[in-house]
Amino acid sequence: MSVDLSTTLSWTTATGDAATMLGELQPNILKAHVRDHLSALLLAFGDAAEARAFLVSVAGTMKSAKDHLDEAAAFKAGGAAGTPYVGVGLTAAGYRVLGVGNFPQDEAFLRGMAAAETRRKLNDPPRSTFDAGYHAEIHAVVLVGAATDKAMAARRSEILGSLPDSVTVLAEETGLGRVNARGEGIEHFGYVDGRSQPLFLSEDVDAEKNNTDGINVWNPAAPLSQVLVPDTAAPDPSVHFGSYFVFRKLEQNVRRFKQAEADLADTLGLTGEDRERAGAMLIGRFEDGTPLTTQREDGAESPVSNNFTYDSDRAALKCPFQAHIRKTNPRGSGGAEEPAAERLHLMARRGVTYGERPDDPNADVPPAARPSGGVGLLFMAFNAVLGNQFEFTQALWADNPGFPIVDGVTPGLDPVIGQGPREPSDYTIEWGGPSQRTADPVPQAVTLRGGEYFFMPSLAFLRSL
Ligand code: HEM
Ligand SMILES: [Mn+2]
Repeated sequence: MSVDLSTTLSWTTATGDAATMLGELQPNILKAHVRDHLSALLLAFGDAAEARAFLVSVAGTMKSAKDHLDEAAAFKAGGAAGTPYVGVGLTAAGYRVLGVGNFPQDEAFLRGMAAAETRRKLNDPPRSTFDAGYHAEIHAVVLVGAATDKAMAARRSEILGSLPDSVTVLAEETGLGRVNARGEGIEHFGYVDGRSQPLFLSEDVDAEKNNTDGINVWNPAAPLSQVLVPDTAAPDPSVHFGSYFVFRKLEQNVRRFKQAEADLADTLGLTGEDRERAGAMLIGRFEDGTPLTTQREDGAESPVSNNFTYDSDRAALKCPFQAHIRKTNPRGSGGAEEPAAERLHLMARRGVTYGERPDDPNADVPPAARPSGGVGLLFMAFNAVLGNQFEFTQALWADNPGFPIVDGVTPGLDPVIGQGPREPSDYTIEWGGPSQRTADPVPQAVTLRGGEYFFMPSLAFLRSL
């Protein structure tokens, strides 16, 4: 029986082609792998034969999605911590240097992130402004992730040790996960991140249903077709799958963003604890993850809620239309498409923060005590169609002042990730209340420092090189 991509997959009961698929798929695609310590090595190939041999040797250190799921289940049952994650992605240019012809042909993937057309589409800054390692053509990325620095560093050294002279490390990024006082992962502006995800495994949907606030209002289940693509260059594309991988180094000017939060609170006249709502109006959640559309203040139960839509907030009197999570997942309220079509733009986000800082992101300290550079997000996401997922979200949602589509309203750009000219936006003064005020544009505090599109092929493909 062929792999059914039209629905979620029950991995614990998978047999036949579905089981073969899981045994040849890279981890971290269908379910996030632990990667609090991460090294991303961006590589250029100088010699096809040596690059092929290198990839075969790296494949020998990789586990499959099935191995990862088994490890995660064993750990949950009180067993040992899992082994490190090693992931490999190739660019279209990388496939060409390797001499592989029949590789996957996504339109955005073929063009690449550095192409003028991509830059125009996404309003990206010019490549000349990128970090030094991102000026030359990138051929591959190797990700090494683990729960501890020790485990990550050991595997990273092994891989670097096997690097032939003809393979150059153009850039290396080091991810370092951060948590808040409750142990939830946060990004550098201080907000819980990574909570809302499309779920591809039936077991994960069941866990969401039984162990969180539920799935009866917002159901995160997504079909495998939204993340998996046949690996056309592999021995058997009917069972060998991969996924398109977006990598973007997004620097965060925390000082600027925290100043913008304070300025917005001042403009709206917010006082005391209610000042926290200014930042929540930019993100769509409070720092602790409490959705702004469901609550006027933080403190929602753990685990962080995700069972909500904007149906009871059609006029955006609680959560602004332009809030980051409302722009990037309108949950059926975007006004441009039927909810079923709108859901297809969601991608599997697998980012990790980078950079160290002396201050506590959640402490109440002045913006001047915040870093203005050197920290940010290694944004990573898996897609089945880059143009309909990552690129659509960035270009037609985040960068589009007219989205969501609402009569008589121009929401403005996504204040977090929007790229392009920013105009003033409207905010409600009292949560749920009628009166609104127009505030100055939030200055852009997230800057692209480099990145690329990759395909993460099946293990069977890598071994066959
Ligand atoms: C430094 C840059 C970024 C920061 C600080 C950031 C921050 C956040 C935070 C705090 C959340 C809420 C946590 C959650 O619901 O999971 C979130 C959710 C999300 N972000 Fe971002 N993000 C960044 C970049 C991006 C980019 C580049 C995209 C896509 C183009 C994106 C798409 C999303 C999506 C789709 C969600 C989930 C929305 C939902 O389902 O409700 N983010 N982000
Ligand atoms: Mn705060």
